[in-house]
Amino acid sequence: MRASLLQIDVDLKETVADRRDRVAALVRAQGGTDLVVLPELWPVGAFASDTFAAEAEPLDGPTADVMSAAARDAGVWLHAGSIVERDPDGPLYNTSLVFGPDGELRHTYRKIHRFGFDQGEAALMAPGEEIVTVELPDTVLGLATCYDLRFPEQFRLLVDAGAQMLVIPAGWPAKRREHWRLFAQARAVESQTYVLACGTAGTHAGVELAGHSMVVDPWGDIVAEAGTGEEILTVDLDPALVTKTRHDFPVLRDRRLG
Ligand SMILES: NC(=O)CCC(=O)C(=O)O
Repeated sequence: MRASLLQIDVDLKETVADRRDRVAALVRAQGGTDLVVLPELWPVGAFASDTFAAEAEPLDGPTADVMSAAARDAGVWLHAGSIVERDPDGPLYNTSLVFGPDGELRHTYRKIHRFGFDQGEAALMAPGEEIVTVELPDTVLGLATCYDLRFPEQFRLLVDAGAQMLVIPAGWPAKRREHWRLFAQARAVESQTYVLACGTAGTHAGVELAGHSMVVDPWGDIVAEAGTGEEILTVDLDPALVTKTRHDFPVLRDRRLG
């Protein structure tokens, strides 16, 4: 199974519409890949919270339209990162979109843990409530977003729901890059899953982003890691390695506390 992580440079000098078109072209160029992953809130910028309300869109809005067409044209499963979703009832959510190779929106995931300590996203968005997994032909994805990485209990629930590959779009700051790298490996080791952690490049709203998208295998080894600029990481994954790791070193079987 081949996956491509598109570490997008989010520069607010580029308009949201231009970035959508540019990213769609990058997705279209990934034909032959099984799964393409984009970062958190790449249309607007994860830290550009003063634009969240104005740029919020519904699940059938412009980003979903453009990403659906790109997934269909490339014939790939597309985790299109997240958008600022405006729910018809009013609240905003940080919502990930997963499209099938036919371009159909198959799953959404509303970020459960909001970052900002009562400011930014934490003040402006409502929290998601549901654990989400996505069945692919060869594996089961478990969805989480950025700050969720700090909450291992979410990943236990994902493992219990059958996740074998954790997909984590992010807009993680450079200041805490080593936390990002550590958590990506830790979640892979404790869950005995692949981790596909797709970050953002560049600087926006005064925050330098970490980049360093990573693919970690179920043993915790880093299979591939990006630098700090815009970059595409393409990796071949072996879904059977999850079962083998869990069989050969069966720590999950020894859980006693839930
Ligand atoms: N966008 C985010 O969730 C940022 C998370 C972060 O900066 C951190 O956990 O540190």
